[in-house]
Amino acid sequence: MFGLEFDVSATNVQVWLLCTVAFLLAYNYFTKESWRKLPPGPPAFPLVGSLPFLGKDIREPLRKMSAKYGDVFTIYLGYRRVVILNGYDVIREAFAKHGHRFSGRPLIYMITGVMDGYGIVSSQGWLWREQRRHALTVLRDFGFGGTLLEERITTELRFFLDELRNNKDKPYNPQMLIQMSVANVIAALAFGNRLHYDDDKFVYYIEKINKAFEILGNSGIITIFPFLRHLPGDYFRVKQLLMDRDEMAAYLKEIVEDHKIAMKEGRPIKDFITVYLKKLEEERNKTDSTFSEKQLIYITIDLFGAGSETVSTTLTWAIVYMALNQDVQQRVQAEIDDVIGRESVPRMANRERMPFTEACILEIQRLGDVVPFAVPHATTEDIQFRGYLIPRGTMVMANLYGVHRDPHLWPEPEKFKPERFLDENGKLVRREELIPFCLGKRLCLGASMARMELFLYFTSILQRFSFQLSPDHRQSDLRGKLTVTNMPRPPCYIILQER
Ligand code: HEM
Repeated sequence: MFGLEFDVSATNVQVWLLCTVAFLLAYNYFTKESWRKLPPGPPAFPLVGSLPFLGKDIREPLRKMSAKYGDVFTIYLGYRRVVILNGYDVIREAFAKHGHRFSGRPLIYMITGVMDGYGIVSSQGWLWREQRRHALTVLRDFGFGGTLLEERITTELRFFLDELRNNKDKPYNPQMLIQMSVANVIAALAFGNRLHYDDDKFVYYIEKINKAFEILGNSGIITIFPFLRHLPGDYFRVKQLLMDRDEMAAYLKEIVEDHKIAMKEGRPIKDFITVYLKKLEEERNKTDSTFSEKQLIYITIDLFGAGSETVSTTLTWAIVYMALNQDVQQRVQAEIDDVIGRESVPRMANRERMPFTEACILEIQRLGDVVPFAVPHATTEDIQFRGYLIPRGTMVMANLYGVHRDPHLWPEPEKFKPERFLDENGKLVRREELIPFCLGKRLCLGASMARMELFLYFTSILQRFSFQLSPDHRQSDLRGKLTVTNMPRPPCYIILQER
């Protein structure tokens, strides 16, 4: 029928055999070829992969590897393949030009597992896209980068400056106060009110966030051997992390329940939780909705986690650099006195006329390098990139540290030189190569809020106070201690004097 009968003669069997062998050879060639086309990198040993080449602090080893293997190279964390992107152009090309293809998160227990794939930082695919878009729209409505948020920050700053005043003229480490104050800005945004600095519950949860960052920052071994988390006991503190997550979720659930009651009673609260609950109600009958109460709670955890530690660590670096560079501190104060004066409250509108202050903040962000490898990404499909094949699901890390210390971009990169961001007329030059918030589809959700907080806190502190390192304090190491973020170490003790 239709002339398609098969004649099983000896010749046909030979042809079949030949075709099979040719297919196997081609398959072998192409699969080998794809492996050959993976970005190069150091040798990988069984079980441990490239670990022997990395050491405890991976910043410098990775920079040296990029000098040897180029801008795109591969390392192995145990059996897990990780592609490292180095240099501004490469990171821009990957995350901006091929944005979606590099926008996944790796299926690593400590990244996607701990948050069950919920929230924004750890989620991916449609859930991530929809939730990120919604969160951004709501936060913009609340004045992200606008006056409403500015009002909230300014209100919080009054409490903050009073507390600083209470601690003047003696050795004082402001790190915890800064963190609580910055967390209060998120609290005002997320659930409509601030908490007192001496509220035990507040201190308790801030300490939990810090502990979570520390555990996550030291979780390399669980990334490589995830099964170790099931061992009896809790040597790697993963069980502790999950307990803390659940405790925080239960606390936020109580707040969500209070909001539901307030909504039923018609009491207006303009905050993230209320807007989300309204959206949840609208989506109730949709079968494919990504909106849920769990998602709301996990996003709120993300906002606190991602939004308080990063800003407060940057501000702590600001304190360190200003204490170490008294001449720069005085120049910033002179600009503040000139543009804002001693009595008026600093405003974002002042920023345009304060290029030196702004240049200092940018230089602090460059050197403090608070999130030096961003959050790991993953490829969402096989990608041909710069002549290499990066298979789908590969973990990809952007070496922001390498960009911020690249001597071709920043001559004498280890030196604190705000002038890099000024032209010969003293006008501010924004350099696109400064990427503390990373870039592309996963660009930090809170970048505009962070910029506003950095400016308002920085100018408010320096308007009111001068400070220097406490005499018995040595800030000998400006590299910081790297967990998930890069913290000044040892903790910085200063003496504040009211101006
Ligand atoms: C100076 C302060 C901050 C720095 C340096 C910073 C830096 C970063 C970086 C490097 C990432 C990873 C981007 C990537 O995966 O490529 C990130 C993600 C994120 N940040 Fe920030 N951040 C800061 C402040 C904030 C604030 C104030 C908020 C919220 C209120 C926030 C919320 C987030 C969220 C939700 C993500 C995940 C975005 C996503 O996965 O789509 N961050 N941030």
